[in-house]
Amino acid sequence: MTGAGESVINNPGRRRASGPGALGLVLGHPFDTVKVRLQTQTTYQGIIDCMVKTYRHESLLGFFKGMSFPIVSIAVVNSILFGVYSNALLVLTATSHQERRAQPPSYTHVFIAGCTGGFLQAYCLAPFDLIKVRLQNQTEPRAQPGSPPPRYQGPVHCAASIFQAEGPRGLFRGAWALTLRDTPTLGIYFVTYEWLCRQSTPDGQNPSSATVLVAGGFAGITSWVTATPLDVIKSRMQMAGLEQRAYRGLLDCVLPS
Ligand SMILES: CN(C)C(=N)NCCC[C@H](N)C(=O)O
Repeated sequence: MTGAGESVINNPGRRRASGPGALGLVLGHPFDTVKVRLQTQTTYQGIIDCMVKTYRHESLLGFFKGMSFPIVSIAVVNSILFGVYSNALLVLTATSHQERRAQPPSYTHVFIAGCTGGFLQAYCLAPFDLIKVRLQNQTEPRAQPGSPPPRYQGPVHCAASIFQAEGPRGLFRGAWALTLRDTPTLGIYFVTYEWLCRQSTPDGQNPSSATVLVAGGFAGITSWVTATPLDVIKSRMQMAGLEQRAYRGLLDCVLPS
């Protein structure tokens, strides 16, 4: 999270430290698992049905499948996002962080810098996200003696199996959909965040901690609402190949058959 009284633009590198980011990830992962399962499987009648079946069949641990790689990668992925965003703004506005306080960048520049950050972080995120989605979709309970092991026995085994079966390109399955999801929506994220901060902060001053918190929350909601359709496509493409429902490409997945 951003430190007290600092906006993303004034100090973007501090927007998300890995500690709070990782805590948010642990708290949000059970909801993410339910979301991914509903997006890719047809066996559930809704959110509650998915939660009940997951709990009964796999216990609480079922909600945390696939969480280790996102935890390991969050710091790197966020550094790429905020580092690229900050440097893109530097190039676009030709002003330093200090100068930007008096001379805030235009929303067009904020949007372009956000899209650039989103585009580059998506490529780094793609293999980690693929492995997360594949593990979240394994609905087998914990291995019992005598029962057949699940297809993937952990994140490293999952990565190695995909690499062996499909080569390095296999690890980037769904990467296009992920890039299309994150490029515009992270532009939207930064514009919403900056707009809300500027609306509630006197000129030349830094936003308060409360403003930063509320603006970050609303920016997250706005960007995720716009990202959800492509998130569904992305998750289905990542699972394609494993299931009968294989897609020939992104458009084949989007269009009705
Ligand atoms: C608004 N959007 C699309 C984003 N904030 N994208 C980055 C999210 C990365 C995260 N680990 C995830 O996939 O959940």
